[in-house]
Amino acid sequence: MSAQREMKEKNPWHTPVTIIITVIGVIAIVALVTVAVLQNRPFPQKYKYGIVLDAGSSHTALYIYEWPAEKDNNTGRVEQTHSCKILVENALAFCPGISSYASAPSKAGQSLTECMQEAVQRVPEKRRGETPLYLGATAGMRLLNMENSAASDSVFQSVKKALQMFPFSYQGARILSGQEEGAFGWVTVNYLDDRLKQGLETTGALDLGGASTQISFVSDNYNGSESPSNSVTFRLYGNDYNLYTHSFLCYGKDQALRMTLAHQSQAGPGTVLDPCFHPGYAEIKNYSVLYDSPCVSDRKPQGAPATFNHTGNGNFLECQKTIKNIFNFTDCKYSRCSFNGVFQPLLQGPFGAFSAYYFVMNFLNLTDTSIPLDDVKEKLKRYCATPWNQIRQRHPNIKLKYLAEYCFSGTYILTLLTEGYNFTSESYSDIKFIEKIKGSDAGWTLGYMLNLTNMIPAEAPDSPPLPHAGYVSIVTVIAVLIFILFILSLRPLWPSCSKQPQIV
Ligand SMILES: Nc1nc2c(ncn2[C@@H]2O[C@H](COP(=O)(O)OP(=O)(O)OP(=O)(O)O)[C@@H](O)[C@H]2O)c(=O)[nH]1
Ligand SMILES: [Ca+2]
Repeated sequence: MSAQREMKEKNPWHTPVTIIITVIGVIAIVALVTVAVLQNRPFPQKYKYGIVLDAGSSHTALYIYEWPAEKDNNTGRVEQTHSCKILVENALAFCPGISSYASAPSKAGQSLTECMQEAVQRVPEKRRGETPLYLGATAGMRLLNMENSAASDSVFQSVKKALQMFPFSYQGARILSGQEEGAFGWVTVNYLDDRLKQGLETTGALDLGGASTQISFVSDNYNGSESPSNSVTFRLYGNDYNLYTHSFLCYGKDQALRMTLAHQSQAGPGTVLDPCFHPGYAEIKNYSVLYDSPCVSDRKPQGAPATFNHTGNGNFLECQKTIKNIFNFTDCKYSRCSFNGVFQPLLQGPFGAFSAYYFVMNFLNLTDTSIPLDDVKEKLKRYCATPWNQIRQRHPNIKLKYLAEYCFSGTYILTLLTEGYNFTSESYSDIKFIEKIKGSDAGWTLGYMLNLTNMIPAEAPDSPPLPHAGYVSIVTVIAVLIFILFILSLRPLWPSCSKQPQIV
């Protein structure tokens, strides 16, 4: 017993100095790790918001985007958190976009109220004042501006007045150029797919609206010199992109239908027997409504009756032939063209096709582009030939206007893609019909906002060399190692084996 007591007394580990050093060491490690953890702890998520109104030719929609507040300098993901479609119960015209308020402009602003009130509810109060609000108008307003610029100005006045009443940071309402519309659609698709930050091969964008259609893609053998007006250059995350883009005004699906009908009604007044509508379809339509658009107004027949009888005979091949009449394939002063004398470089890479491309192909069950193009045409041929009363019975819940037009729209899409843009049976499978990417709608609005808020930097952002977890682990390991080394450095104070008391 006395030997044991002696050993305890002589054990240097039990000296006050070593105990104090050990305690200080442990406290230092705990403090070091705590500071490292606290210093690098992610902030509790706070979000910032941005609102874009898409004033299209056929509708207006509001989108709210959200991104982590501490990362708005380029690294956070911007996502769509809410969308609101402006419903126009008593549309003053065929297309309930803001351009349809040309004759009653004050109502244009009013029409936005419901969705704007929803936006107020969706954005936290303390963020509202700093939330940018944009309105961009596309082909419907482009056409109205061409036709009647005073009416277009009045519509904008009304819209601006209405938007400024809300507690957001109003940043303006204006008409986007076709180039901007195409380019921002491309930015949206590639941003959402994470292709820009990683410098991956980009996806082309195909947007089919009601009044215009856009095609945008990067082609290696296009440097912008052949047709500068089709070129948009971007430097994003340290990569240069030379984008080809073109917007065809009047080639959205509603205006293309008008042009096709107008072409057919040249044959003679009174009746149009239309291969793009189902057999048994028959409607009395107004010439004045049909020709009420700059896309067709110059073709209005003189002395025609007020109405015509629009009847269908459902023939895909004939429909395709008829649609081809609205394209000019002969004039081209460039090395290659799509149509109407517009330059287009060789198609390249995958493509995302959205808006009406998606609505129509999704309804027709034709979004799977691994189906050979000939089979797609065969299916559409059968669909177009189906009598109108059968179609109506099969789809009692679909708006009749949409339902009546799917044969035309499907045929128009295939004609535009293959004859217009020169997609072949092989390259057709490069197209993906998409509605949303990771929860956000494909369209120009997100790209527009990212651009105006400078949310995509020209250069790749500096990122810390280590992720947060890796940093904390390394600090901890190093701290423990230092402590062990420290203990080892106290070796001279350790009891030596020879001094171990023998217990007998
Ligand atoms: N079948 C179907 N068609 C739709 C739907 N929503 C819109 N459309 C039609 O699809 C076409 C294109 O719609 P959008 O992409 O909204 O066109 P927009 O933006 O108003 O027109 P632009 O100004 O030319 O871009 C129009 O003819 C619409 O009437 C839908 O849910 N189903
Ligand atoms: Ca659109």
